[in-house]
Amino acid sequence: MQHQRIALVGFMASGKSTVGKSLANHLQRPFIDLDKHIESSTGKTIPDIFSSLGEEAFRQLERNGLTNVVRGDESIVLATGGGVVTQAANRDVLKREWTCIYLRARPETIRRRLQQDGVVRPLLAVDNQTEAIRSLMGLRETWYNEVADFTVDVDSLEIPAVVSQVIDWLND
Ligand SMILES: Nc1ncnc2c1ncn2[C@@H]1O[C@H](COP(=O)(O)OP(=O)(O)O)[C@@H](O)[C@H]1O
Ligand SMILES: O=C(O)C1=C[C@@H](OP(=O)(O)O)[C@@H](O)[C@H](O)C1
Ligand SMILES: [Mg+2]
Repeated sequence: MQHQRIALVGFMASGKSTVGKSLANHLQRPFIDLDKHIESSTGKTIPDIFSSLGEEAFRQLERNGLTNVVRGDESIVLATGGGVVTQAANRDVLKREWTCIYLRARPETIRRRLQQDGVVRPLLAVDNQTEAIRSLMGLRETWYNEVADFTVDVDSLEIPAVVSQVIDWLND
């Protein structure tokens, strides 16, 4: 398998953190969640960073995190945050240095999963969540496609099925 650096990309709540962890287990590789990496390096939660420092500061931490998270030719699985593709510099790094797996989910799937999930996404903690999902997804979809080496439609797949599609593709 050639794919040393594997990154999961996709919209918030598409399953990057969950699938990434399981995929890393299957591949017996280290797993890093970029959001968790930022939280442990700053000692703040993601919502704290957004509320006390602002989104721009978070994007800076995210950019630094993406470039510093791996050294050399270490094999790794990385779960990115859904907004990583909003920065052109990140898209360049992802295209150049990472095999990117895009977990593609429809807005209804995102909404359903957000309701079941305890993790707060500051950009979706708004009055009209449906509209926020649609507009952000509209903005970002092209960027996910731009960096993707392989896309999985996750709407009707359970987590193990998503993982197994990715593994099949990696082994192809
Ligand atoms: N394929 C799936 N089927 C059902 N629930 C899922 C699936 N993938 C993820 N989830 C659930 O959706 C929520 C968001 O997943 P998460 O991995 O945190 O997404 P992301 O990191 O992309 O924001 C979690 O509660 C997770 O258990
Ligand atoms: O899409 C985004 O802009 C964000 C996604 C989140 O990660 P998940 O995609 O893992 O929810 C987290 O990085 C932050 O709340 C911002
Ligand atoms: Mg996540």
